Amino acid sequence: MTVEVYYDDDADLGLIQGRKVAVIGYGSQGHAHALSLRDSGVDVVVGLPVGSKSRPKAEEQGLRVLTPAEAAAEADVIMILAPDTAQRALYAEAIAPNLASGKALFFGHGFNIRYDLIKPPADVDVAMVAPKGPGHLVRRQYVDGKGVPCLVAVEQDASGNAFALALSYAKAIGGTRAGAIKTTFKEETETDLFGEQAVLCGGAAALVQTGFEVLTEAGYAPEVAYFECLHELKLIVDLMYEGGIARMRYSVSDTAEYGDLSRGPRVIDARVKEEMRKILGEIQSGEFAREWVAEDEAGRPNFAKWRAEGAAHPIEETGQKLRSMMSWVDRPITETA
Ligand SMILES: NC(=O)C1=CN([C@@H]2O[C@H](COP(=O)(O)OP(=O)(O)OC[C@H]3O[C@@H](n4cnc5c(N)ncnc54)[C@H](OP(=O)(O)O)[C@@H]3O)[C@@H](O)[C@H]2O)C=CC1
Ligand SMILES: CC[C@](O)(C(C)=O)C(=O)O
Ligand SMILES: [Mg+2]
Ligand SMILES: [Mg+2]
Repeated sequence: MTVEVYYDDDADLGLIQGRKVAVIGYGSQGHAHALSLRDSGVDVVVGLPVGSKSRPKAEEQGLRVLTPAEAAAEADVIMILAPDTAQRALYAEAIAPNLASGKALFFGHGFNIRYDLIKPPADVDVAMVAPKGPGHLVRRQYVDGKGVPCLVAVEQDASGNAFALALSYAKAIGGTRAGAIKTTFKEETETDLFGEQAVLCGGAAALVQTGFEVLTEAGYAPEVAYFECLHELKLIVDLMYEGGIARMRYSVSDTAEYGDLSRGPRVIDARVKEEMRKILGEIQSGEFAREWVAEDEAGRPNFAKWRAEGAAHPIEETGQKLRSMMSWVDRPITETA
């Protein structure tokens, strides 16, 4: 299946420059979108609750900050970049009462639309501009004159112009410099959840922790196990990132490559693949979304317990000690104003 990819020349920046945009939330994605929209000549206002810790930061960076309801009332394009679990109540309380015919509701991830947690009225455009990278990278790339590729989708085209407007927004945050891929809310949501659960976050973290456990339980030094199972992963992933798995295999020794080819499929075997299919099934059926919403509504008891267990894993203590010996590694996440 071929995908449609759009670049700067396919997008008309004037469309979004002719609208007033409210960016609701000023976290990882929100700060990147708001600052880059402003620098692209768009009239932008940030919406944050009165007690939000990000209010002073957004104001220091020269942005006008209102409450979410005030920002939604002023704007005709409303981009929701609050946490996924906060969006349903935020929409009901602050955004729905301020939506009028002809306005556009934008998202950075399709979760709340895909799982019917938010049901916008029929007379507004509903679209998504989802950068395929963390917000701090989105902003840094924009400032450097480059961009992070993004996914663009339209769920509801009330105006008949929703896709062009979404492409225009993507251009304003640097997305079409790298390429904007047309998708659907369903595809973006399901693949994003699957990727972060099975491979990028869940799969990778469990693989690293388990490898570390096997080595240390067999009596090897935790420091050596840390280097082998976590630290060097970045070097290997960087090679894959630059030139695919083939580039990584070209760069490592023949011994490593033979071990990779002969042993890798024993680690990630048919049972693991079957479990991945199960995880995808839970995403597709809505089971994961229902579980996560219920967990959030219950005050996140399991989330807190699992987070604490993860933080107490011996690999964290070893890592902290080793990273303090490598001044270039333990960098805080910084924002580019
Ligand atoms: N993190 C990422 O790089 C990516 C995120 N996304 C999507 O982007 C969206 C935002 O995620 P992310 O940037 O990680 O979120 P963050 O947690 O980094 O930031 C959320 C922001 O929303 C604010 N906020 C919290 N509650 C409310 C509320 N009720 N009303 C208004 N604002 C509120 C927070 O305020 P305060 O500052 O006070 O905490 C914060 O500024 C999500 O849909 C996510 O799935 C998509 C691609 C990548
Ligand atoms: C991989 C995690 C992510 O999906 C992302 C940065 O794209 C997220 O939800 O944060
Ligand atoms: Mg993602
Ligand atoms: Mg995600």
